[in-house]
Amino acid sequence: MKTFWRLLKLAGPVKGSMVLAALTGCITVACGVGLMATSAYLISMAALHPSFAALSIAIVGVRFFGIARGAFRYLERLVSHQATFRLLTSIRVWLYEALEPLMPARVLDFAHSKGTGLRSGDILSRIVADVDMLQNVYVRVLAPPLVALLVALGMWWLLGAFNQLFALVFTAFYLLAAVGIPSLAYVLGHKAGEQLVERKAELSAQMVDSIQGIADIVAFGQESRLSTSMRQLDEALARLQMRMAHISGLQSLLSNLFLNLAVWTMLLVAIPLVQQGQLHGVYLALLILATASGFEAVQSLPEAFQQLGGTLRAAKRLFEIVDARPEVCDEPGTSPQPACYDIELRHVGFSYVPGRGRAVKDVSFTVPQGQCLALVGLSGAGKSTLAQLLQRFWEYQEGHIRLGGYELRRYRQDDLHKLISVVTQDTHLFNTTVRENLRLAKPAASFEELVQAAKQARIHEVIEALPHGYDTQIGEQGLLLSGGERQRLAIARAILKDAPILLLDEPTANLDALTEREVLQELRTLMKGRTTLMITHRLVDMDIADEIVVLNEGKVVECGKPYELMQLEGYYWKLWNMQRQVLV
Ligand SMILES: Nc1ncnc2c1ncn2[C@@H]1O[C@H](COP(=O)(O)OP(=O)(O)OP(=O)(O)O)[C@@H](O)[C@H]1O
Repeated sequence: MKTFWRLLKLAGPVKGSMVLAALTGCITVACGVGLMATSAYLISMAALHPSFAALSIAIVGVRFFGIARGAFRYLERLVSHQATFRLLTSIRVWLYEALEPLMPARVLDFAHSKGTGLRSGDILSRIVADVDMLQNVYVRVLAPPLVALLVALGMWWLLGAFNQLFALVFTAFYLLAAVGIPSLAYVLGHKAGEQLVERKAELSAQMVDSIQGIADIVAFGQESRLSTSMRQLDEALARLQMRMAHISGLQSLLSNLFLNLAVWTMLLVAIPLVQQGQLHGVYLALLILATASGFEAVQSLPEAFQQLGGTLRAAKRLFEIVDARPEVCDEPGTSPQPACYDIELRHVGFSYVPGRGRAVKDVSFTVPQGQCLALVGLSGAGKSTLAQLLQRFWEYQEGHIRLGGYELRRYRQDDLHKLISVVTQDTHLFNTTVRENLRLAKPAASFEELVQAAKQARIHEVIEALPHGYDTQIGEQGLLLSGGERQRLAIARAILKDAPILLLDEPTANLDALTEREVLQELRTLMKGRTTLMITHRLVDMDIADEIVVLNEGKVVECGKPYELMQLEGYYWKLWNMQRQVLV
Protein backbone atom coordinates (compact mmCIF):
# COMPACT_ATOMS: atom_id res chain seq x y z
CA MET A 1 0.00 0.00 0.00
CA LYS A 2 2.88 2.34 0.87
CA THR A 3 4.26 1.96 -2.64
CA PHE A 4 0.83 2.56 -4.12
CA TRP A 5 0.33 5.80 -2.14
CA ARG A 6 3.75 7.00 -3.22
CA LEU A 7 2.79 6.36 -6.83
CA LEU A 8 -0.41 8.31 -6.26
CA LYS A 9 1.54 11.22 -4.82
CA LEU A 10 3.74 11.28 -7.93
CA ALA A 11 0.60 11.84 -9.99
CA GLY A 12 -0.01 15.11 -8.08
CA PRO A 13 1.03 17.43 -10.93
CA VAL A 14 -1.36 15.74 -13.38
CA LYS A 15 -4.28 15.10 -11.04
CA GLY A 16 -6.47 17.59 -12.95
CA SER A 17 -5.92 15.64 -16.18
CA MET A 18 -6.60 12.35 -14.38
CA VAL A 19 -9.93 13.63 -13.07
CA LEU A 20 -10.78 14.94 -16.54
CA ALA A 21 -9.89 11.52 -18.01
CA ALA A 22 -12.18 9.82 -15.47
CA LEU A 23 -15.05 12.19 -16.30
CA THR A 24 -14.64 11.81 -20.06
CA GLY A 25 -14.34 8.03 -19.58
CA CYS A 26 -17.60 8.07 -17.66
CA ILE A 27 -19.34 10.20 -20.33
CA THR A 28 -18.04 7.78 -23.02
CA VAL A 29 -19.60 4.76 -21.30
CA ALA A 30 -22.81 6.77 -20.68
CA CYS A 31 -22.90 7.60 -24.41
CA GLY A 32 -22.41 3.89 -25.19
CA VAL A 33 -25.32 2.99 -22.94
CA GLY A 34 -27.38 5.81 -24.48
CA LEU A 35 -26.53 4.67 -28.01
CA MET A 36 -27.53 1.06 -27.32
CA ALA A 37 -30.66 2.04 -25.38
CA THR A 38 -31.95 4.54 -27.97
CA SER A 39 -31.10 2.18 -30.86
CA ALA A 40 -32.99 -0.68 -29.18
CA TYR A 41 -35.91 1.63 -28.43
CA LEU A 42 -35.91 2.95 -32.02
CA ILE A 43 -35.94 -0.53 -33.57
CA SER A 44 -38.62 -1.78 -31.18
CA MET A 45 -40.77 1.30 -31.71
CA ALA A 46 -40.34 1.20 -35.49
CA ALA A 47 -41.76 -2.32 -35.48
CA LEU A 48 -45.02 -0.83 -34.17
CA HIS A 49 -45.25 1.51 -37.23
CA PRO A 50 -45.75 4.80 -35.34
CA SER A 51 -45.68 8.20 -37.04
CA PHE A 52 -42.25 9.52 -38.03
CA ALA A 53 -42.59 12.32 -35.48
CA ALA A 54 -42.84 9.74 -32.68
CA LEU A 55 -39.44 8.38 -33.69
CA SER A 56 -37.67 11.67 -34.29
CA ILE A 57 -36.31 12.11 -30.74
CA ALA A 58 -34.90 8.56 -30.74
CA ILE A 59 -33.31 9.17 -34.18
CA VAL A 60 -31.64 12.34 -32.93
CA GLY A 61 -30.59 10.45 -29.80
CA VAL A 62 -28.90 7.67 -31.82
CA ARG A 63 -27.04 10.24 -33.91
CA PHE A 64 -26.03 12.27 -30.90
CA PHE A 65 -24.82 9.34 -28.78
CA GLY A 66 -23.06 7.73 -31.78
CA ILE A 67 -21.01 10.84 -32.50
CA ALA A 68 -20.50 11.85 -28.87
CA ARG A 69 -19.27 8.37 -27.88
CA GLY A 70 -16.45 8.47 -30.48
CA ALA A 71 -15.51 12.05 -29.62
CA PHE A 72 -15.43 11.46 -25.85
CA ARG A 73 -13.49 8.17 -26.21
CA TYR A 74 -10.87 10.06 -28.26
CA LEU A 75 -10.75 12.87 -25.69
CA GLU A 76 -10.43 10.42 -22.81
CA ARG A 77 -7.52 8.56 -24.46
CA LEU A 78 -5.86 11.83 -25.40
CA VAL A 79 -6.08 13.31 -21.91
CA SER A 80 -5.14 10.16 -19.98
CA HIS A 81 -2.25 9.15 -22.23
CA GLN A 82 -0.88 12.65 -22.56
CA ALA A 83 -0.92 13.08 -18.78
CA THR A 84 0.60 9.64 -18.24
CA PHE A 85 3.40 10.10 -20.76
CA ARG A 86 4.18 13.52 -19.32
CA LEU A 87 4.31 11.94 -15.90
CA LEU A 88 6.52 9.04 -17.04
CA THR A 89 8.94 11.46 -18.69
CA SER A 90 9.28 13.45 -15.48
CA ILE A 91 9.73 10.20 -13.50
CA ARG A 92 12.55 9.16 -15.85
CA VAL A 93 14.31 12.50 -15.43
CA TRP A 94 13.74 12.35 -11.66
CA LEU A 95 15.26 8.87 -11.57
CA TYR A 96 18.27 9.87 -13.61
CA GLU A 97 18.84 12.81 -11.29
CA ALA A 98 18.55 10.47 -8.30
CA LEU A 99 20.97 8.03 -9.88
CA GLU A 100 23.73 10.54 -10.59
CA PRO A 101 24.79 11.28 -7.00
CA LEU A 102 24.75 7.54 -6.25
CA MET A 103 27.55 6.92 -8.72
CA PRO A 104 29.80 5.15 -8.07
CA ALA A 105 29.60 4.62 -4.32
CA ARG A 106 25.98 3.56 -3.76
CA VAL A 107 25.88 1.48 -6.90
CA LEU A 108 28.60 -0.62 -5.34
CA ASP A 109 26.54 -0.80 -2.15
CA PHE A 110 23.72 -2.36 -4.17
CA ALA A 111 26.27 -4.82 -5.52
CA HIS A 112 27.45 -5.73 -2.00
CA SER A 113 23.97 -6.11 -0.55
CA LYS A 114 22.08 -7.74 -3.41
CA GLY A 115 24.63 -9.97 -5.04
CA THR A 116 23.82 -9.08 -8.63
CA GLY A 117 23.74 -5.34 -7.89
CA LEU A 118 22.89 -2.50 -10.20
CA ARG A 119 24.41 -3.71 -13.43
CA SER A 120 24.15 -1.46 -16.51
CA GLY A 121 21.37 -3.66 -17.92
CA ASP A 122 19.53 -3.57 -14.61
CA ILE A 123 19.68 0.24 -14.44
CA LEU A 124 18.48 0.35 -18.05
CA SER A 125 15.65 -2.00 -17.23
CA ARG A 126 14.61 0.15 -14.25
CA ILE A 127 14.65 3.39 -16.20
CA VAL A 128 12.92 2.03 -19.32
CA ALA A 129 10.83 -1.09 -18.59
CA ASP A 130 9.96 -0.45 -14.93
CA VAL A 131 8.91 3.14 -15.62
CA ASP A 132 6.82 1.92 -18.57
CA MET A 133 5.06 -0.51 -16.23
CA LEU A 134 3.78 2.44 -14.19
CA GLN A 135 1.47 3.25 -17.10
CA ASN A 136 -0.71 0.46 -15.79
CA VAL A 137 -1.37 2.36 -12.57
CA TYR A 138 -1.88 5.75 -14.13
CA VAL A 139 -3.96 4.69 -17.15
CA ARG A 140 -5.81 1.62 -15.88
CA VAL A 141 -5.85 1.60 -12.06
CA LEU A 142 -6.58 5.19 -11.06
CA ALA A 143 -9.33 6.48 -13.35
CA PRO A 144 -11.22 3.28 -14.40
CA PRO A 145 -12.49 2.33 -10.88
CA LEU A 146 -13.90 5.85 -10.57
CA VAL A 147 -15.52 5.48 -14.00
CA ALA A 148 -16.92 2.08 -12.93
CA LEU A 149 -18.40 3.61 -9.78
CA LEU A 150 -20.03 6.53 -11.60
CA VAL A 151 -21.42 4.18 -14.26
CA ALA A 152 -22.82 1.89 -11.54
CA LEU A 153 -24.67 4.85 -9.99
CA GLY A 154 -25.97 5.97 -13.40
CA MET A 155 -27.17 2.46 -14.28
CA TRP A 156 -28.85 2.09 -10.87
CA TRP A 157 -30.76 5.28 -11.61
CA LEU A 158 -31.62 4.30 -15.22
CA LEU A 159 -32.69 0.69 -14.54
CA GLY A 160 -34.30 1.58 -11.21
CA ALA A 161 -36.52 4.02 -13.09
CA PHE A 162 -38.12 0.97 -14.77
CA ASN A 163 -38.05 -1.41 -11.83
CA GLN A 164 -35.83 -1.76 -8.72
CA LEU A 165 -35.39 -5.45 -9.54
CA PHE A 166 -33.54 -4.56 -12.75
CA ALA A 167 -31.19 -2.32 -10.80
CA LEU A 168 -30.54 -5.10 -8.27
CA VAL A 169 -29.82 -7.71 -10.96
CA PHE A 170 -27.46 -5.40 -12.79
CA THR A 171 -25.66 -4.37 -9.60
CA ALA A 172 -25.16 -7.96 -8.43
CA PHE A 173 -23.41 -9.06 -11.64
CA TYR A 174 -21.69 -5.73 -12.08
CA LEU A 175 -20.15 -6.04 -8.60
CA LEU A 176 -18.91 -9.53 -9.42
CA ALA A 177 -17.29 -8.19 -12.60
CA ALA A 178 -15.99 -4.97 -11.05
CA VAL A 179 -14.73 -6.30 -7.71
CA GLY A 180 -14.74 -10.11 -7.83
CA ILE A 181 -12.79 -10.68 -11.05
CA PRO A 182 -10.14 -7.96 -10.44
CA SER A 183 -9.59 -9.32 -6.91
CA LEU A 184 -9.20 -12.84 -8.25
CA ALA A 185 -6.90 -11.58 -11.03
CA TYR A 186 -4.77 -9.79 -8.43
CA VAL A 187 -4.54 -12.83 -6.15
CA LEU A 188 -3.64 -15.14 -9.03
CA GLY A 189 -1.40 -12.75 -10.91
CA HIS A 190 0.55 -10.62 -8.46
CA LYS A 191 3.32 -13.13 -7.64
CA ALA A 192 3.83 -14.03 -11.30
CA GLY A 193 3.80 -10.32 -12.18
CA GLU A 194 6.49 -9.58 -9.58
CA GLN A 195 8.63 -12.45 -10.82
CA LEU A 196 8.13 -11.34 -14.41
CA VAL A 197 9.58 -7.91 -13.61
CA GLU A 198 12.61 -9.46 -11.87
CA ARG A 199 13.25 -12.00 -14.64
CA LYS A 200 12.99 -9.36 -17.35
CA ALA A 201 15.49 -7.18 -15.49
CA GLU A 202 17.82 -10.15 -15.06
CA LEU A 203 17.59 -10.98 -18.75
CA SER A 204 18.23 -7.39 -19.72
CA ALA A 205 21.23 -7.17 -17.35
CA GLN A 206 22.70 -10.38 -18.73
CA MET A 207 22.06 -9.28 -22.30
CA VAL A 208 23.84 -5.95 -21.83
CA ASP A 209 26.70 -7.63 -19.93
CA SER A 210 27.14 -10.18 -22.72
CA ILE A 211 27.03 -7.61 -25.50
CA GLN A 212 29.61 -5.48 -23.70
CA GLY A 213 31.88 -8.50 -23.25
CA ILE A 214 31.13 -10.24 -26.55
CA ALA A 215 34.74 -10.13 -27.76
CA ASP A 216 35.98 -11.94 -24.63
CA ILE A 217 33.13 -14.45 -24.73
CA VAL A 218 34.03 -15.39 -28.30
CA ALA A 219 37.77 -15.40 -27.50
CA PHE A 220 37.24 -17.84 -24.61
CA GLY A 221 34.77 -19.95 -26.62
CA GLN A 222 32.00 -19.45 -24.07
CA GLU A 223 29.17 -18.76 -26.55
CA SER A 224 27.34 -22.02 -25.85
CA ARG A 225 27.53 -21.61 -22.04
CA LEU A 226 26.16 -18.12 -22.40
CA SER A 227 23.38 -19.07 -24.78
CA THR A 228 22.37 -21.94 -22.42
CA SER A 229 22.05 -19.53 -19.52
CA MET A 230 20.13 -17.06 -21.74
CA ARG A 231 17.82 -19.84 -22.86
CA GLN A 232 17.14 -20.87 -19.26
CA LEU A 233 16.29 -17.29 -18.33
CA ASP A 234 14.13 -16.95 -21.41
CA GLU A 235 12.29 -20.19 -20.66
CA ALA A 236 11.59 -19.05 -17.11
CA LEU A 237 10.26 -15.80 -18.54
CA ALA A 238 8.11 -17.64 -21.07
CA ARG A 239 6.63 -19.84 -18.30
CA LEU A 240 5.66 -16.75 -16.33
CA GLN A 241 4.19 -15.09 -19.42
CA MET A 242 2.21 -18.26 -20.11
CA ARG A 243 0.89 -18.17 -16.53
CA MET A 244 -0.16 -14.55 -17.00
CA ALA A 245 -1.84 -15.43 -20.31
CA HIS A 246 -3.83 -18.22 -18.59
CA ILE A 247 -4.99 -15.76 -15.94
CA SER A 248 -5.93 -13.25 -18.68
CA GLY A 249 -7.93 -15.98 -20.41
CA LEU A 250 -9.69 -16.90 -17.19
CA GLN A 251 -10.64 -13.34 -16.36
CA SER A 252 -11.92 -12.61 -19.84
CA LEU A 253 -13.99 -15.83 -19.67
CA LEU A 254 -15.43 -14.76 -16.31
CA SER A 255 -16.14 -11.22 -17.57
CA ASN A 256 -18.10 -12.57 -20.52
CA LEU A 257 -19.85 -15.09 -18.30
CA PHE A 258 -21.08 -12.46 -15.86
CA LEU A 259 -22.15 -10.12 -18.66
CA ASN A 260 -24.18 -12.91 -20.27
CA LEU A 261 -25.60 -14.05 -16.94
CA ALA A 262 -26.67 -10.47 -16.25
CA VAL A 263 -28.43 -10.30 -19.63
CA TRP A 264 -30.14 -13.67 -19.18
CA THR A 265 -31.26 -12.90 -15.66
CA MET A 266 -32.53 -9.54 -16.81
CA LEU A 267 -34.57 -11.32 -19.49
CA LEU A 268 -35.89 -13.80 -16.92
CA VAL A 269 -37.04 -10.92 -14.73
CA ALA A 270 -38.33 -8.66 -17.53
CA ILE A 271 -40.32 -11.13 -19.68
CA PRO A 272 -42.89 -12.02 -16.94
CA LEU A 273 -43.28 -8.29 -16.23
CA VAL A 274 -44.04 -7.68 -19.93
CA GLN A 275 -46.49 -10.59 -19.92
CA GLN A 276 -48.21 -9.19 -16.82
CA GLY A 277 -48.43 -5.80 -18.51
CA GLN A 278 -46.23 -4.13 -15.88
CA LEU A 279 -43.58 -3.25 -18.49
CA HIS A 280 -44.17 -2.11 -22.06
CA GLY A 281 -42.58 -4.62 -24.49
CA VAL A 282 -40.87 -1.84 -26.40
CA TYR A 283 -38.44 -1.38 -23.47
CA LEU A 284 -37.30 -5.00 -23.34
CA ALA A 285 -34.47 -4.70 -25.89
CA LEU A 286 -33.50 -1.33 -24.42
CA LEU A 287 -32.97 -2.87 -20.97
CA ILE A 288 -30.93 -5.76 -22.32
CA LEU A 289 -28.63 -3.70 -24.55
CA ALA A 290 -28.19 -0.99 -21.90
CA THR A 291 -27.20 -3.67 -19.39
CA ALA A 292 -24.68 -5.20 -21.77
CA SER A 293 -23.10 -1.87 -22.67
CA GLY A 294 -22.90 -0.81 -19.01
CA PHE A 295 -20.32 -3.58 -18.51
CA GLU A 296 -17.90 -1.70 -20.79
CA ALA A 297 -16.89 0.31 -17.71
CA VAL A 298 -15.39 -2.74 -15.95
CA GLN A 299 -13.76 -4.46 -18.89
CA SER A 300 -10.24 -3.16 -18.32
CA LEU A 301 -10.21 -3.61 -14.52
CA PRO A 302 -9.24 -7.30 -14.25
CA GLU A 303 -6.21 -6.88 -16.55
CA ALA A 304 -5.08 -3.81 -14.58
CA PHE A 305 -5.31 -5.63 -11.26
CA GLN A 306 -3.64 -8.73 -12.66
CA GLN A 307 -0.66 -6.53 -13.59
CA LEU A 308 -0.76 -4.61 -10.30
CA GLY A 309 1.68 -6.93 -8.47
CA GLY A 310 4.25 -6.48 -11.24
CA THR A 311 3.61 -2.75 -11.41
CA LEU A 312 4.14 -2.32 -7.66
CA ARG A 313 7.31 -4.46 -7.84
CA ALA A 314 8.57 -2.20 -10.65
CA ALA A 315 7.72 0.87 -8.55
CA LYS A 316 9.58 -0.59 -5.55
CA ARG A 317 12.67 -1.10 -7.71
CA LEU A 318 12.48 2.55 -8.76
CA PHE A 319 12.00 3.80 -5.20
CA GLU A 320 15.03 1.73 -4.15
CA ILE A 321 17.14 4.01 -6.31
CA VAL A 322 15.41 7.19 -5.21
CA ASP A 323 15.62 6.29 -1.51
CA ALA A 324 19.29 5.34 -1.53
CA ARG A 325 21.15 8.01 0.41
CA PRO A 326 24.10 9.34 -1.59
CA GLU A 327 27.47 8.55 -0.06
CA VAL A 328 28.45 12.20 -0.29
CA CYS A 329 26.04 15.02 0.57
CA ASP A 330 26.68 18.72 0.08
CA GLU A 331 26.79 20.94 3.12
CA PRO A 332 24.27 23.78 3.14
CA GLY A 333 25.48 27.12 1.78
CA THR A 334 27.59 28.09 -1.17
CA SER A 335 31.08 26.85 -2.02
CA PRO A 336 34.08 28.91 -0.92
CA GLN A 337 35.93 30.98 -3.53
CA PRO A 338 39.57 29.95 -3.16
CA ALA A 339 42.31 32.46 -3.92
CA CYS A 340 44.66 29.70 -5.08
CA TYR A 341 44.40 26.06 -6.08
CA ASP A 342 46.90 24.15 -4.00
CA ILE A 343 45.85 20.78 -2.67
CA GLU A 344 46.75 19.63 0.80
CA LEU A 345 46.18 16.21 2.36
CA ARG A 346 46.77 15.75 6.09
CA HIS A 347 46.60 12.30 7.73
CA VAL A 348 43.84 11.17 5.37
CA GLY A 349 42.36 7.76 6.12
CA PHE A 350 39.55 6.00 4.27
CA SER A 351 37.90 2.62 4.11
CA TYR A 352 35.36 1.62 1.42
CA VAL A 353 33.42 -0.58 3.81
CA PRO A 354 33.35 0.87 7.34
CA GLY A 355 34.96 -1.48 9.81
CA ARG A 356 37.01 -3.24 7.15
CA GLY A 357 40.64 -2.56 6.19
CA ARG A 358 41.49 0.98 5.13
CA ALA A 359 42.39 1.58 1.46
CA VAL A 360 44.43 4.67 2.44
CA LYS A 361 46.04 5.31 5.81
CA ASP A 362 47.51 8.48 7.27
CA VAL A 363 48.32 9.99 3.87
CA SER A 364 49.79 13.50 3.86
CA PHE A 365 51.21 15.56 1.00
CA THR A 366 50.82 18.95 -0.63
CA VAL A 367 50.57 19.95 -4.28
CA PRO A 368 51.34 23.68 -4.54
CA GLN A 369 49.41 25.62 -7.15
CA GLY A 370 50.73 25.10 -10.69
CA GLN A 371 52.91 22.13 -9.74
CA CYS A 372 52.62 18.47 -10.63
CA LEU A 373 52.65 15.69 -8.07
CA ALA A 374 52.83 12.09 -9.24
CA LEU A 375 51.29 9.35 -7.16
CA VAL A 376 53.04 6.06 -7.86
CA GLY A 377 52.89 2.60 -6.42
CA LEU A 378 51.99 -0.98 -7.20
CA SER A 379 48.48 -1.99 -8.16
CA GLY A 380 46.13 -1.71 -5.18
CA ALA A 381 48.35 0.83 -3.39
CA GLY A 382 45.47 3.34 -3.12
CA LYS A 383 46.25 5.79 -5.93
CA SER A 384 42.81 5.78 -7.58
CA THR A 385 41.15 5.89 -4.18
CA LEU A 386 42.89 9.20 -3.46
CA ALA A 387 41.80 10.53 -6.87
CA GLN A 388 38.19 9.56 -6.10
CA LEU A 389 38.35 11.20 -2.68
CA LEU A 390 39.62 14.38 -4.30
CA GLN A 391 36.58 14.37 -6.61
CA ARG A 392 34.27 13.69 -3.64
CA PHE A 393 32.94 10.43 -5.01
CA TRP A 394 33.53 9.08 -1.51
CA GLU A 395 33.76 10.80 1.84
CA TYR A 396 37.13 10.54 3.63
CA GLN A 397 36.70 9.40 7.21
CA GLU A 398 39.94 10.64 8.78
CA GLY A 399 42.17 13.67 8.39
CA HIS A 400 41.76 16.66 6.11
CA ILE A 401 41.79 17.38 2.40
CA ARG A 402 42.01 21.08 1.64
CA LEU A 403 41.67 22.86 -1.66
CA GLY A 404 42.89 26.46 -1.73
CA GLY A 405 42.95 26.34 2.08
CA TYR A 406 39.29 25.26 2.44
CA GLU A 407 38.17 21.82 3.59
CA LEU A 408 37.01 19.82 0.57
CA ARG A 409 33.65 19.10 2.25
CA ARG A 410 32.80 22.78 2.10
CA TYR A 411 32.70 22.68 -1.72
CA ARG A 412 29.48 21.69 -3.38
CA GLN A 413 30.10 18.70 -5.65
CA ASP A 414 28.98 20.59 -8.77
CA ASP A 415 31.34 23.46 -8.06
CA LEU A 416 34.22 21.13 -7.25
CA HIS A 417 33.81 19.21 -10.51
CA LYS A 418 33.99 22.51 -12.39
CA LEU A 419 37.44 23.07 -10.87
CA ILE A 420 38.86 19.72 -11.94
CA SER A 421 39.63 18.35 -15.42
CA VAL A 422 40.07 14.62 -15.53
CA VAL A 423 41.96 12.60 -18.12
CA THR A 424 41.85 8.86 -17.51
CA GLN A 425 43.05 5.78 -19.35
CA ASP A 426 39.53 4.97 -20.56
CA THR A 427 37.99 8.31 -21.52
CA HIS A 428 34.40 7.77 -22.54
CA LEU A 429 33.66 8.95 -26.04
CA PHE A 430 30.03 9.17 -27.05
CA ASN A 431 28.59 7.72 -30.22
CA THR A 432 28.21 11.10 -31.85
CA THR A 433 30.32 13.60 -33.78
CA VAL A 434 33.81 14.78 -32.82
CA ARG A 435 32.35 18.25 -32.39
CA GLU A 436 29.74 17.08 -29.85
CA ASN A 437 32.30 14.97 -28.01
CA LEU A 438 34.51 18.03 -27.61
CA ARG A 439 31.58 20.23 -26.61
CA LEU A 440 30.93 17.98 -23.63
CA ALA A 441 33.69 19.94 -21.88
CA LYS A 442 32.28 23.32 -22.86
CA PRO A 443 28.81 23.26 -24.42
CA ALA A 444 28.95 26.92 -25.46
CA ALA A 445 32.36 26.66 -27.16
CA SER A 446 32.59 28.23 -30.63
CA PHE A 447 33.96 26.20 -33.53
CA GLU A 448 37.17 28.28 -33.42
CA GLU A 449 37.65 27.32 -29.76
CA LEU A 450 37.21 23.63 -30.61
CA VAL A 451 39.78 23.89 -33.38
CA GLN A 452 42.18 25.76 -31.11
CA ALA A 453 41.92 23.08 -28.41
CA ALA A 454 42.30 20.30 -30.97
CA LYS A 455 45.40 21.99 -32.37
CA GLN A 456 46.95 22.29 -28.92
CA ALA A 457 46.25 18.61 -28.30
CA ARG A 458 47.72 17.86 -31.77
CA ILE A 459 44.60 16.05 -32.96
CA HIS A 460 43.33 18.69 -35.38
CA GLU A 461 44.96 17.13 -38.49
CA VAL A 462 43.58 13.70 -37.58
CA ILE A 463 40.07 15.15 -37.25
CA GLU A 464 40.39 17.05 -40.53
CA ALA A 465 41.35 13.80 -42.28
CA LEU A 466 38.13 12.07 -41.09
CA PRO A 467 35.38 11.76 -43.76
CA HIS A 468 33.34 14.68 -42.40
CA GLY A 469 35.97 16.42 -40.30
CA TYR A 470 34.56 17.63 -37.00
CA ASP A 471 31.10 16.33 -38.00
CA THR A 472 32.24 12.73 -38.34
CA GLN A 473 30.40 10.23 -36.20
CA ILE A 474 33.17 8.45 -34.29
CA GLY A 475 31.14 5.39 -33.29
CA GLU A 476 30.64 3.79 -29.92
CA GLN A 477 33.60 4.45 -27.61
CA GLY A 478 35.29 6.36 -30.44
CA LEU A 479 35.70 3.20 -32.56
CA LEU A 480 37.02 5.22 -35.49
CA LEU A 481 40.01 6.51 -33.50
CA SER A 482 43.17 4.83 -32.23
CA GLY A 483 43.98 4.71 -28.49
CA GLY A 484 46.42 7.62 -28.78
CA GLU A 485 43.91 9.70 -30.76
CA ARG A 486 41.22 9.07 -28.18
CA GLN A 487 43.59 10.26 -25.44
CA ARG A 488 44.40 13.38 -27.45
CA LEU A 489 40.70 14.06 -27.79
CA ALA A 490 40.44 13.71 -24.01
CA ILE A 491 43.29 16.21 -23.65
CA ALA A 492 41.53 18.60 -26.05
CA ARG A 493 38.44 18.32 -23.84
CA ALA A 494 40.52 19.18 -20.77
CA ILE A 495 42.00 22.19 -22.62
CA LEU A 496 38.49 23.36 -23.48
CA LYS A 497 37.27 22.94 -19.92
CA ASP A 498 40.20 25.07 -18.76
CA ALA A 499 39.89 24.04 -15.10
CA PRO A 500 42.66 25.09 -12.69
CA ILE A 501 43.19 21.53 -11.40
CA LEU A 502 44.15 18.56 -13.50
CA LEU A 503 43.70 14.94 -12.51
CA LEU A 504 45.52 12.46 -14.70
CA ASP A 505 44.65 8.84 -13.91
CA GLU A 506 47.02 6.63 -15.90
CA PRO A 507 46.42 8.71 -19.03
CA THR A 508 48.96 6.72 -21.05
CA ALA A 509 48.31 3.25 -19.64
CA ASN A 510 47.07 1.61 -22.84
CA LEU A 511 49.45 3.24 -25.29
CA ASP A 512 52.59 1.97 -26.98
CA ALA A 513 55.90 3.53 -25.95
CA LEU A 514 56.09 5.98 -28.88
CA THR A 515 52.51 7.22 -28.57
CA GLU A 516 52.94 7.40 -24.80
CA ARG A 517 55.88 9.80 -25.27
CA GLU A 518 53.83 11.95 -27.69
CA VAL A 519 50.79 12.07 -25.42
CA LEU A 520 53.01 12.96 -22.45
CA GLN A 521 54.29 15.84 -24.53
CA GLU A 522 50.74 17.12 -25.06
CA LEU A 523 50.09 16.66 -21.35
CA ARG A 524 53.05 18.86 -20.48
CA THR A 525 51.40 21.67 -22.46
CA LEU A 526 48.10 21.05 -20.72
CA MET A 527 49.70 21.04 -17.26
CA LYS A 528 51.26 24.48 -17.61
CA GLY A 529 49.91 26.73 -14.85
CA ARG A 530 47.60 24.02 -13.49
CA THR A 531 47.79 22.11 -10.23
CA THR A 532 48.22 18.53 -11.36
CA LEU A 533 47.83 15.21 -9.61
CA MET A 534 49.07 12.43 -11.83
CA ILE A 535 48.49 8.79 -11.04
CA THR A 536 50.73 6.28 -12.68
CA HIS A 537 52.44 3.00 -12.11
CA ARG A 538 54.48 3.32 -15.27
CA LEU A 539 57.63 5.12 -14.22
CA VAL A 540 58.38 6.61 -17.66
CA ASP A 541 59.52 10.23 -18.12
CA MET A 542 58.92 10.94 -14.44
CA ASP A 543 60.68 14.28 -14.73
CA ILE A 544 57.21 15.53 -15.79
CA ALA A 545 56.44 15.67 -12.04
CA ASP A 546 57.81 18.22 -9.58
CA GLU A 547 57.30 15.81 -6.73
CA ILE A 548 56.61 12.09 -6.41
CA VAL A 549 54.67 10.40 -3.62
CA VAL A 550 55.18 6.65 -3.44
CA LEU A 551 52.35 4.63 -1.95
CA ASN A 552 52.34 1.09 -0.71
CA GLU A 553 49.33 -0.65 0.85
CA GLY A 554 47.59 2.71 1.29
CA LYS A 555 50.50 4.43 3.06
CA VAL A 556 53.06 6.96 1.89
CA VAL A 557 56.40 5.19 1.96
CA GLU A 558 58.56 7.80 0.20
CA CYS A 559 58.26 11.25 -1.26
CA GLY A 560 60.58 13.68 -2.96
CA LYS A 561 61.77 15.00 -6.28
CA PRO A 562 62.34 12.36 -8.97
CA TYR A 563 66.14 12.54 -8.84
CA GLU A 564 66.12 12.55 -5.00
CA LEU A 565 64.14 9.32 -4.92
CA MET A 566 66.52 7.72 -7.39
CA GLN A 567 69.47 8.76 -5.27
CA LEU A 568 67.80 7.41 -2.16
CA GLU A 569 67.79 3.91 -3.69
CA GLY A 570 64.72 3.01 -1.63
CA TYR A 571 61.29 1.66 -2.56
CA TYR A 572 60.82 3.92 -5.59
CA TRP A 573 64.23 2.94 -6.93
CA LYS A 574 63.31 -0.73 -6.48
CA LEU A 575 60.03 -0.21 -8.40
CA TRP A 576 61.87 1.62 -11.17
CA ASN A 577 64.45 -1.17 -11.44
CA MET A 578 61.77 -3.87 -11.41
CA GLN A 579 59.95 -2.14 -14.23
CA ARG A 580 63.13 -1.63 -16.24
CA GLN A 581 64.01 -5.33 -15.92
CA VAL A 582 60.54 -6.32 -17.12
CA LEU A 583 60.81 -3.97 -20.09
CA VAL A 584 64.29 -5.20 -21.00
N1 LIG B 1 34.87 0.15 -4.56
C1 LIG B 1 35.68 -0.52 -3.78
N2 LIG B 1 35.17 -1.23 -2.75
C2 LIG B 1 35.99 -1.89 -1.91
N3 LIG B 1 37.33 -1.91 -2.02
C3 LIG B 1 37.88 -1.23 -3.05
C4 LIG B 1 37.10 -0.50 -3.98
N4 LIG B 1 37.91 0.08 -4.88
C5 LIG B 1 39.16 -0.27 -4.53
N5 LIG B 1 39.15 -1.05 -3.44
C6 LIG B 1 40.32 -1.58 -2.71
O1 LIG B 1 41.08 -0.46 -2.26
C7 LIG B 1 42.46 -0.71 -2.40
C8 LIG B 1 43.12 0.42 -3.20
O2 LIG B 1 42.59 0.37 -4.53
P1 LIG B 1 42.94 1.47 -5.63
O3 LIG B 1 42.06 1.22 -6.78
O4 LIG B 1 42.94 2.79 -5.01
O5 LIG B 1 44.43 1.05 -6.00
P2 LIG B 1 45.34 1.64 -7.17
O6 LIG B 1 46.66 1.95 -6.54
O7 LIG B 1 44.67 2.73 -7.88
O8 LIG B 1 45.47 0.34 -8.09
P3 LIG B 1 45.62 0.30 -9.70
O9 LIG B 1 46.93 0.86 -10.02
O10 LIG B 1 45.54 -1.17 -10.00
O11 LIG B 1 44.47 1.05 -10.26
C9 LIG B 1 42.60 -2.07 -3.06
O12 LIG B 1 42.87 -3.01 -2.03
C10 LIG B 1 41.23 -2.34 -3.67
O13 LIG B 1 40.93 -3.71 -3.64
